[in-house]
Amino acid sequence: MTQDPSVTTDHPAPLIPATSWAIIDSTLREGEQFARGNFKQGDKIEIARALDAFGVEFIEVTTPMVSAQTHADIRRLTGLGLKAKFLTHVRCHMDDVQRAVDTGVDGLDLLFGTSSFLREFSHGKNIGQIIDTAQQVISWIKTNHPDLQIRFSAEDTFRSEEADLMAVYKAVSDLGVHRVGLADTVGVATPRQVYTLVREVRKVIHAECGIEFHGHNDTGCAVSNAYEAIEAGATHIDTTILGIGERNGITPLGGFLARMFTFDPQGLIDKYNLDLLPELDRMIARMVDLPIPWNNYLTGEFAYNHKAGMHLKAIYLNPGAYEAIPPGVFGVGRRIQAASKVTGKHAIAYKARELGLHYGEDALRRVTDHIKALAEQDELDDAHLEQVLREWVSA
Ligand SMILES: CC(=O)SCCNC(=O)CCNC(=O)[C@H](O)C(C)(C)COP(=O)(O)OP(=O)(O)OC[C@H]1O[C@@H](n2cnc3c(N)ncnc32)[C@H](O)[C@@H]1OP(=O)(O)O
Ligand SMILES: O=C(O)CCC(=O)C(=O)O
Ligand SMILES: [Mg+2]
Repeated sequence: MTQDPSVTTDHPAPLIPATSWAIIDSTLREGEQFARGNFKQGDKIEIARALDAFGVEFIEVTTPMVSAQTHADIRRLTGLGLKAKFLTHVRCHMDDVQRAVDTGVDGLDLLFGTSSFLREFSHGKNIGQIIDTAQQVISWIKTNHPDLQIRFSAEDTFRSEEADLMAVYKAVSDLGVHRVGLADTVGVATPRQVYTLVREVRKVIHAECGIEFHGHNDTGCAVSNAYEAIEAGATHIDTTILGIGERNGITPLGGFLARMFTFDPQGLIDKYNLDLLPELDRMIARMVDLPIPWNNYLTGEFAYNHKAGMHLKAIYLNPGAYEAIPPGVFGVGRRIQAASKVTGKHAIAYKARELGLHYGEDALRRVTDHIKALAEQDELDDAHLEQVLREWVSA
């Protein structure tokens, strides 16, 4: 694992220790619901192996109800002997659960929509019927497959009535589920709402029951909402590589890690092989045939590009001056863009020194101003900068 010398791992007590939460990566479930997510068995194996090498704790896969092929794919994945635990995402229904239990997974992620939208337009059940079905399904799993982890999620949590949610979560917690799930299915929740609701849910469920958060990114809050969930006591966060999922996706693995790294760098370094992140992002970009966005968290082409003169002066002395997260830890490099109109004399002096050239103070000012003037006319690349520096040193 790469260790950047500028990483600071000396927090006496991390604000949010990385040991307090786990990742459920859903690239193989939510990611299959992405417009371009159509993974064949070989792709699924590659994704699962890569996630396992990275170190995610859980891998969520699509329901075996999709097709005989998907059922066979899940069995193939669970037979790989990976360290990560496999979960399959199924409707809270006996048919689905009975189909899922022979796939070799470690747990079942049950879901049932609780908002009026989903009660009316998806499955047509009221809250009493949802609780009755949950009771039947959960009791059956616990009696017949006591080793399976059970999670129950109230789909569309943030558009559901709070009293309904509390009744459902209390009932399933009393039935002994291992986790309850809060899902921001349409990406409408604000960070404060997520924080508040997680705290409320914590009060009605058993102490040993975990809380999972699944957040869509329709309003750009997927990372902050995941963070707020953890701050309020959530134990599991759903991610996908590059954030792929329905519509514009969910909390991206890289963005979530970037957020959490700032609280407990050493905890993340201990838990995950962080420098494999660029490989994961490239793998999914290749499979969905899309570029990694230029501004992607950590791995975007310009995520570590430094350009302004005031930044460059400080960056050369200590990259931490303008970087919250050292790129080397995540296997990426920084790029110093010294040849631009917003450059300054310190950056130019540094570049000159790299070339073995020495400018006095006046000459440095002149060549810097010349470079800025050139860049006002047109883009300058490093080769052009070098040429100017060599020509002007003796001028
Ligand atoms: C927000 C989310 O991402 S939720 C997860 C979404 N995941 C998926 O949809 C997995 C892939 N889906 C599929 O392959 C198919 O939709 C299947 C196999 C699950 C179901 O296929 P079909 O039987 O053809 O039904 P269809 O998809 O048209 O409709 C959904 C059905 O699920 C039912 N349903 C929805 N939620 C639930 C639930 N929690 N429990 C039980 N049934 C439910 C609906 O009532 C509807 O059944 P109905 O026709 O009896 O009313
Ligand atoms: O099961 C869950 O918690 C999440 C389901 C889902 O993908 C969603 O609600 O967006
Ligand atoms: Mg979703």
